[in-house]
Amino acid sequence: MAHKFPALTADQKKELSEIAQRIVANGKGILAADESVGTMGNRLQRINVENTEENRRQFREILFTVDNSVSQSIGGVILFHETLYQKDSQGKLFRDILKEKGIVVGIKLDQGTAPLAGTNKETTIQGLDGLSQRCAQYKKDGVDFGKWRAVLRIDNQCPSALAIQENANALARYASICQQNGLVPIVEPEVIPDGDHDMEHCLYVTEKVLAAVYKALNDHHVYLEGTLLKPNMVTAGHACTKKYTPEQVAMATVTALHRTVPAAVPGICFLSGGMSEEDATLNLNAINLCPLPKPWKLSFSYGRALQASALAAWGGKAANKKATQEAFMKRAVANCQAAKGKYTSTGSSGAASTQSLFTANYTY
Ligand SMILES: O=P(O)(O)OC[C@@]1(O)O[C@H](CO)[C@@H](O)[C@@H]1O
Repeated sequence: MAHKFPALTADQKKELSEIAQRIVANGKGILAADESVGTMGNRLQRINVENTEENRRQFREILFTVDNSVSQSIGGVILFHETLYQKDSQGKLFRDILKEKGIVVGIKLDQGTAPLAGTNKETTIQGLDGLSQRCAQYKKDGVDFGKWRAVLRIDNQCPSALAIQENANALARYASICQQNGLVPIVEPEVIPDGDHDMEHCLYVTEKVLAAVYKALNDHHVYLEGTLLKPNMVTAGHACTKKYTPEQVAMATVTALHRTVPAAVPGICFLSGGMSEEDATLNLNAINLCPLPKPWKLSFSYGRALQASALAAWGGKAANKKATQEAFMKRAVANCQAAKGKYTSTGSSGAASTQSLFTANYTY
């Protein structure tokens, strides 16, 4: 029996659960600044900035050197490998800047999708080979959590049972390897919003996916108290003509979670998945006000919905540093309020914050 061969010692468990709780304490969430070089290229293209290492570094320097009070809203930052080893203009490593603010440093660990032959263009995620060695090195380099994103699509025959099983198993294997190396795994099974399906269909699929993920995590002896979940919110497909209120999205989302995610999981940090900044905040707020039982912290791990206004304010110009930091801080504070169910829209959000950030067939 497994209990005779414990996966983790009591000290390892304590460390993992403390890291996970720190990240989501008091309404804090995560800044997902882990865009790969290609994904960052898409973001920079929108503001006519060339995708060079220096431009990526400059934008991230502006984000990470924001006022220390950001640590009241942001508990963790996910970095891409390149960024973990980059420095600010004074020669200080980004990871040290973040740690001095009391922010936990995380790393993207998956290495992109690979096709599942015999399916309707479905994928699995690569990166398990050598993962333990990479995790061990990252831990030495100051990283305390990891992220692995699996992609599930709603379409004709999708997601298939094979795609659900394969991705759930890869997520569980990744989570187990992370924990063995002292990293809290963020488990991200994203049901992407491409398609014209309604919200009820997304609810059905999200439940199936989450149920498979938690079965696989249990099979792999993953210590749930030392994990965080990063799911999609339950929404209609981007091309669906029917529109839903934040309260309807919240009810469907918490219903899916309530049916599938054990109470031992300390925090659920949603991805923004192409929603506008403002919609991502309003939906998170409604989720936290939803009258169903919510035994976990319900917070954010946004990429686009924390950076769109900031990128637009920056426009590649150092002179716009202050405006960029203000735009970023505004979203960070708004999402922290939403994670406590205390956000009220001022109605004065800039144009960038209400713009849809959806990209069809988005490859990451
Ligand atoms: O959906 P969002 O909130 O923009 O980003 C969610 C996310 O998982 O997807 C991106 C691509 O992998 C990552 O940069 C980020 O962590």
